[in-house]
Amino acid sequence: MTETATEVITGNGPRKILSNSIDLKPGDFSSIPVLDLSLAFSTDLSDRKKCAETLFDACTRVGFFYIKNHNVPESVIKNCFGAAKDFFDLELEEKMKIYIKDSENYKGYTPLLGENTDPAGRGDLHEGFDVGYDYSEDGKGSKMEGVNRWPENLPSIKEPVTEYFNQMILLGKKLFQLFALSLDLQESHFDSLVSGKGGIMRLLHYPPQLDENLDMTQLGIGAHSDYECFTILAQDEVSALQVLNKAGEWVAATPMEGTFVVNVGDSMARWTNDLYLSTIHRAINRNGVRRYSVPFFFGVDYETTIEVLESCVSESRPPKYEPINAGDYIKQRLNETY
Ligand SMILES: O=C(O)CCC(=O)C(=O)O
Ligand SMILES: [Fe+2]
Repeated sequence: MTETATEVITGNGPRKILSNSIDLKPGDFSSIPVLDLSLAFSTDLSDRKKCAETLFDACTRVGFFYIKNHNVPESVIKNCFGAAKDFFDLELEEKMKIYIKDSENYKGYTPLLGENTDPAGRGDLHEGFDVGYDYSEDGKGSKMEGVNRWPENLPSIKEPVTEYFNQMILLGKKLFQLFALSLDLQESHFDSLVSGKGGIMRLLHYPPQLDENLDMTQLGIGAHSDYECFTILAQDEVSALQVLNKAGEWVAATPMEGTFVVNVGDSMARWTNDLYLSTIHRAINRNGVRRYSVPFFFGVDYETTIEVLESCVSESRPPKYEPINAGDYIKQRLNETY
């Protein structure tokens, strides 16, 4: 991918667009771009802006991208996957002691078929474990407040999961700065809105689906878009994630060593008036082995009003969305899924 930028006049005013993507339309992709985050960690603002330009291209055209050189230690990721395996190996009865529906605000365990992401589906063939910001440390004050719930017979998972959660908050804050730069905003534009309380982390386990006549209404995770601003996904080496392009083709987001997959969520689509694509995706594990993944849904603090950014509005592109409270929006979307 060339990094020479050129400026074009869009409905939203002048914009830098990578020369190799100028003729491409939203959703017109057959592969998922890879962003090198080393530029984003440069002390030189012009390097960070260069990285933001590649992010702009990825978000307007695909809505998905891989990130490499993300600075999250390999050991933290490995230990978190170890925790996921240990947790899902527990007896169902143990896991059901922290059943998500018995919790305040979606913390704990979701059994197989306990969730239905695609309204046309009959439930998702994965089990999950949800963790949020730990409100036991500084009390109440959020629409999603509620303490995390840990399996009483597996205390060893708390540390690696919490460590991964904390690393994701650091990375998520960095990405928010890159999103701001990519939208021609001050790099710090979102800083005061992203304390880290607006994050939901999930451990996921997809058992293999090898039946010849696959029931398309019961996939690992049915076709959906994510709710928060963006998702940072760690995958193991088992391929299952697919991303829908404008031609209606599913493009594989094959696991790539040393990377996370990042995708734009519906909240960011609202901020950007759909300039950034919250792209539909699904996962099907046809590999004959168990698959584990760890999505981290990162968003603004739940008291924030999400409203279309001025820079994403013009006469020909009026605001598509009413302002909305971030917490109400996320809760409504979660209520529809469970
Ligand atoms: O496990 C994956 O690859 C994708 C998970 C996902 O899309 C989600 O949890 O929203
Ligand atoms: Fe998703």
